[in-house]
Amino acid sequence: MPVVFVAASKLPTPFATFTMHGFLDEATGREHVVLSLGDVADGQPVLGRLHSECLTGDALFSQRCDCGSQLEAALQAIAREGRGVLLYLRQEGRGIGLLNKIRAYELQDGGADTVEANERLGFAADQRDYGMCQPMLEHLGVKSLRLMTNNPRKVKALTGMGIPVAERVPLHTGHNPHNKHYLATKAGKLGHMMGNEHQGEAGRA
Ligand SMILES: Nc1nc2c(ncn2[C@@H]2O[C@H](COP(=O)(O)OP(=O)(O)OP(=O)(O)O)[C@@H](O)[C@H]2O)c(=O)[nH]1
Ligand SMILES: [Zn+2]
Repeated sequence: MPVVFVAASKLPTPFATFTMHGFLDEATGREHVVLSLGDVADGQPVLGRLHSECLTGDALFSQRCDCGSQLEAALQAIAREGRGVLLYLRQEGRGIGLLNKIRAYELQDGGADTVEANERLGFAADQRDYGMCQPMLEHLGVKSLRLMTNNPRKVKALTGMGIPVAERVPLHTGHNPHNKHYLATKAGKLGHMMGNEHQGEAGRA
């Protein structure tokens, strides 16, 4: 897949000063970003997150989902360790785009759950593809990951691309009254692991 590295710069944040690596996915025209910290090319498993874009949760403080809180918790965990990668993947709305996500939210306001809303709009429940991660991780020299996620599909996708997941680190954070139903649907219909399956959480309750 033609994913090309374009440029890298420093990115100071409240948690750490990361290095920001910009990539262009020539197949889709999407611009992806990786934030890295420390030596991630030493061959040891790297603490990492594949974070799917959620403009509403990541930038607009939405409480309909847990994305903003997961993003912050993941960056904090990487900063605490002094080493890690966060891939910020531009596949908004599980791949259907921002405007279709708003359409889906409109249906959810009328009673549909997150999966039913996607299906009513003619989309699969989850249209994401993680193929762009392989060339980005290869560029950074990352050989294997300790992946912060509750989503077994991400573990499967990485393993399938030849990137071993040495450990899955749960990321349970950002629960609030507005996303209770949403999180329950993710666990019930999308296979997300929302229990305390593992010690060493990266997030806060
Ligand atoms: N179509 C659609 N997308 C949503 C909805 N809520 C959040 N998203 C998108 O879902 C993506 C985040 O996926 P999640 O299912 O919350 O979590 P995940 O990335 O699969 O799993 P974790 O690694 O455990 O966070 C982002 O791209 C959001 O924009 C929704 O109701 N409908
Ligand atoms: Zn979200």
